[in-house]
Amino acid sequence: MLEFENVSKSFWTGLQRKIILDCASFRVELGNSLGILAPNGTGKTTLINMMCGIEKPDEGTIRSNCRVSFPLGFMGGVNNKHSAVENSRYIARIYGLDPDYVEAFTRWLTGIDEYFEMPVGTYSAGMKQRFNFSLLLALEFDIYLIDEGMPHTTDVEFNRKAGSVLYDRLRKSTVIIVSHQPKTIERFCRSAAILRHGKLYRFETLEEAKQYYDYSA
Ligand SMILES: Nc1ncnc2c1ncn2[C@@H]1O[C@H](COP(=O)(O)OP(=O)(O)OP(=O)(O)O)[C@@H](O)[C@H]1O
Repeated sequence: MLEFENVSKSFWTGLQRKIILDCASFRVELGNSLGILAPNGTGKTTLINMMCGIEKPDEGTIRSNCRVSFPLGFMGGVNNKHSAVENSRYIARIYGLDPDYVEAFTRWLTGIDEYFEMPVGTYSAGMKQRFNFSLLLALEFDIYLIDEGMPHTTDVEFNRKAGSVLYDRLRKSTVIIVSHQPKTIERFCRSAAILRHGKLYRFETLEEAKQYYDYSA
């Protein structure tokens, strides 16, 4: 489970206080994937970042008793000065996994040949993205956090390999997706919520949430 209790978060812009969450409480149980609909700029990324601890709330408590992923596509955990070999083995140790397995898996999935031994800083944007995504797939989580849909790269072969691993993983785990489009969340989530003016409104079904989202847009 992942739980927010009376969580508030805002940013001071110099002119006004931008409210992201206003004393919000909600809980996501394992097995009940949740799609959160919110218009652009209202705080989707901030909300996802709070769920995995990248961003701290101003007030309130965020609790979890399971393995919560970093957001799909998040690039913050990789050190550019080190090679993919070093990064993959380091991250494996942090998560208590076998470094040989994580290195072999990411090497296979990333498919960047000799660059795997070179510093990540020398990679193209696409290579970095593929390596990062491979790392997430090498680890196993109970809750996967997705900000605005599935990441996909321009490499067709990678998308095919990574896509099948990802969809298999997501079918067996709990997913929290934040998006401004109902279409993005309907593939994985039955229950839905709407983030509006700092409050999170929960709905039993995605259909109900969609109606309210369209009505109040
Ligand atoms: N560190 C910060 N300082 C000031 N304002 C911030 C900060 N981080 C985010 N914001 C503001 O908070 C609001 C929500 O940002 P966030 O990136 O969470 O929204 P979003 O819904 O993911 O946006 P988008 O759909 O455009 O990606 C935006 O107005 C943004 O400018």
